[in-house]
Amino acid sequence: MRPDDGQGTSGDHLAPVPHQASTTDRVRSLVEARTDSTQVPEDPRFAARPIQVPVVLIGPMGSGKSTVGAKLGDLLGVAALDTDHLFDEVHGPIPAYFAVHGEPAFRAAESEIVLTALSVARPTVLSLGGGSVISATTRQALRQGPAVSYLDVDETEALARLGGGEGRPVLAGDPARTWRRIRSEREHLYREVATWTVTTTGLDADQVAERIADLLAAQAVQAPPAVPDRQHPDDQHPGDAR
Ligand SMILES: Nc1ncnc2c1ncn2[C@@H]1O[C@H](COP(=O)(O)OP(=O)(O)O)[C@@H](O)[C@H]1O
Ligand SMILES: O=C(O)C1=C[C@@H](OP(=O)(O)O)[C@@H](O)[C@H](O)C1
Ligand SMILES: [Mg+2]
Repeated sequence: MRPDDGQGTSGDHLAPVPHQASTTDRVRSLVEARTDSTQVPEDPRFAARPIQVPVVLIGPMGSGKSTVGAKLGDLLGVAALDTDHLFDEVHGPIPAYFAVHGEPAFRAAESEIVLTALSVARPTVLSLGGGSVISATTRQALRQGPAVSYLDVDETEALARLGGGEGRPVLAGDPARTWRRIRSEREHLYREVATWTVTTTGLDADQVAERIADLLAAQAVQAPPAVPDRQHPDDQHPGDAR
């Protein structure tokens, strides 16, 4: 089941508002525009057997979801979307939104974006914000089809990657202490929805993307390989039955 099938999240049942598309519609338009074209996968395994389900990256801030997602999209030959980037395009910068509307409003808007992005027809790579899994509705959608990679990272490396935590309002104050607390509060949620866990500590982003590609290639989340004709007519030998 797709997340907007009966989840009441699509907004499609609402009467259209003249000259003002709902945020759901705006997100859907952005996502559809980005998934409109096809690209050749850098990894030939996905040319023979294209990916059939959304590939979702979850994990704490600094685990590399945004960076790895873009690389993985190129490997698989599908669009890479980042729900934080979609948020920014629809609602403006996350820190300003937090300051004006608060975290609960951010979480509601974030969940709407994730569900909308998951509901588009074409498979994509979707990098979520680290707190997306707080939403039970989002977790339910993540359990219904996507291949979900939990990118794990140790604290020292995450903090080195994140620097002072600029642009991430939940880290304001004491980034190290806050990152540790948030990670321990959410770890069971990541594990609850993960198809698999990829430990990223000590790996660069290319290596993480390749590891996920290996996992995807080994799972039944791709189209079956094209079955060649048992015998092409041009290859027929004299005397073969036709
Ligand atoms: N595997 C990695 N190794 C080293 N640095 C990384 C890795 N993945 C991401 N980074 C860097 O860490 C920072 C945060 O990465 P980002 O992709 O934004 O993480 P997330 O989206 O999970 O918060 C960026 O500067 C990025 O270049
Ligand atoms: O963990 C969180 O609560 C957040 C993570 C951020 O995304 P990244 O995980 O991509 O940094 C972004 O969604 C927002 O600042 C809140
Ligand atoms: Mg990110």
